[in-house]
Amino acid sequence: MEKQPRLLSSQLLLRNRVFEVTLNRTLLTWKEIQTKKKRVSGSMHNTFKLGSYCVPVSEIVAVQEAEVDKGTKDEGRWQKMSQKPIEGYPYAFTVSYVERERQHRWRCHDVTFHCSDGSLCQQWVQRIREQLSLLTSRPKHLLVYINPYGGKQQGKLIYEEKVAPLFSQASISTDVIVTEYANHARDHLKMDADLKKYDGVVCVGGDGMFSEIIHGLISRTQADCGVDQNCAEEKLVPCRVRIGIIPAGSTDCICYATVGINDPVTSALHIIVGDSQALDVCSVHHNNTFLRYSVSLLGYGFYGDVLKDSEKKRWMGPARYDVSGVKTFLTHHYYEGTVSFLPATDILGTPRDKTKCRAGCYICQHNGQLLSEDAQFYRMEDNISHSEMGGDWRMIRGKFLAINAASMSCACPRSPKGLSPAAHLADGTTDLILVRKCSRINFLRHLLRHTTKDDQFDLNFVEVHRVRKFRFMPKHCESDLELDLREGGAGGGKKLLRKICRDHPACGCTPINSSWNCDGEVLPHAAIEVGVHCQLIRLFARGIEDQPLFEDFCTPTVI
Ligand SMILES: CCCCCCCCCCCCC/C=C/[C@@H](O)[C@H](COP(=O)(O)O)NC(=O)CCCCC
Ligand SMILES: Nc1ncnc2c1ncn2[C@@H]1O[C@H](COP(=O)(O)OP(=O)(O)O)[C@@H](O)[C@H]1O
Ligand SMILES: [Ca+2]
Repeated sequence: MEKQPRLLSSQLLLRNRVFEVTLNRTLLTWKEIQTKKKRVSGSMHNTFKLGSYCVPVSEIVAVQEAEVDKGTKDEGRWQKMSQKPIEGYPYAFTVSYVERERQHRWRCHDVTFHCSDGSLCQQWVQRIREQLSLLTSRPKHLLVYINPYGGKQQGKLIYEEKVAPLFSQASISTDVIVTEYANHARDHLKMDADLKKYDGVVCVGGDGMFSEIIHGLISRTQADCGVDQNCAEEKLVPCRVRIGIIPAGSTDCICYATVGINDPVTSALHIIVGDSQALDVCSVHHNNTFLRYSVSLLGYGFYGDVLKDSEKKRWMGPARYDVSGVKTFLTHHYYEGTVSFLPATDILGTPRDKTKCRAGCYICQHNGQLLSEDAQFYRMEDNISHSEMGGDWRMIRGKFLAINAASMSCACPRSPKGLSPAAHLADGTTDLILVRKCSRINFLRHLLRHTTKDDQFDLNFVEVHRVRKFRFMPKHCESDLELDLREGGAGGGKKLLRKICRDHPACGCTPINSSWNCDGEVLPHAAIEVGVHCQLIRLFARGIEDQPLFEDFCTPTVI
């Protein structure tokens, strides 16, 4: 077979101007070589900037031959097609590529190059397609789950109108399942889906829907590998299949904190270009029984109560959180208990850092690497558990308005910097934030600082620790015992419950315990044990990109 030269370079016409267009392994560039405008035919766009432009091949979505209005002499009539003809350049091809806009928004833009002969045009299309086929991280076949009831109930519409056309343009084939009930997606992934067929799973919905997807995928992976999820000390096996999030929920924090915006088109483009971002996952156990996984917020007290109250107001859509937020704030409940945690001592970064986790984060790479080296060491030194080797537990007893574990920043439109602005997506830790009982006005100051530049941790009733594991034990364990008895049916249950009620008479006006908000799902147990599993899953995302000044980053990049 004849070997193709690495570089393809031709003089092509773009908006009536001549450009030297070049394709190498990584870049498509076009440089104007004739600036004098030459109106040949068709409309003239004078707004296009002069100069040189380039697009990385990795950000090309698709290329196709463009159809040009052709006067067919034989038939003596004009066929209406998409591009206006240009004299001497009757052939054209269109390259669709990612263009960056403000606030991390991506859009798909087209540039059409006109050629003087058909075989040159075909050669360009073929060569760009060949380059795209070498990008092995791009998905070809995806399994899509749509929650039609999430957020403003627009999931199906968002997918059909904004996402499906882009997937088909990028030659991605899909199997789409519109869920019919809660946990439909989780159970399908866990038991039925033929995962070998897919390069990824796409979740159209909010954080709760994403939670379903990760539960299905992680449980399936552990079952396939014979790992017992009930054992809190087990090392979990990372999932092969990447997950894409098309935001169509109420908070969409996981999408916002990993992409920088909750915008369906931006997320679809991150999926198409085959981005990959590892994510830490917390496992939550209670009495050696697995309860749930969490990737963003595990919140007891304020956020647990907001969520529980908001579930009764689902009909309000995303506004339910504002109503329940105000109500919960005014109720001002505090909860007593003991928090124990294992600080992450051997790592780079602290929760009070000014630098944030961004695309290609060095801290995530460094700490992730450190943990995998540790894991190898502990495997050699078998019989020694990580907790026995890994440092000292600390214990804090008190009255708390909120206990939050943020495994990522938890940035979202309500709080663009998030609950823990310096938390990392993939460093194997979670930021444990303890908000002690304080006055309403002080708690409001703390909450409001989530929305301003002021530091929400710089208050004497707030502390934050970067941890690998933590436990919470409420002062009163009645509700948990009730749950255990109901679920486990332990013998002598009634007698035990009578004793608890005698020992801790509830006055009936204040709940003794809160519940946990676990990525937007209510977890009724109060006593939990949490461990972070470093980089257990992967998303079609790249982390939030550092944003240069707007003028400088309109792609195609001006060079
Ligand atoms: C009085 C001023 C209050 C300002 C408070 C601002 C703080 C907001 C921080 C929000 C962090 C949200 C963390 C993410 C939680 C989601 O997982 C969860 C479910 O999302 P979804 O499935 O998409 O509905 N959302 C919430 O728990 C909402 C919390 C809202 C609290 C006001
Ligand atoms: N077809 C369905 N009917 C009812 N509930 C569903 C369905 N599909 C998913 N769910 C559940 O809806 C809940 C909320 O979904 P989510 O997409 O996160 O929306 P929101 O962000 O508005 O909470 C999740 O707990 C999920 O399990
Ligand atoms: Ca983390």
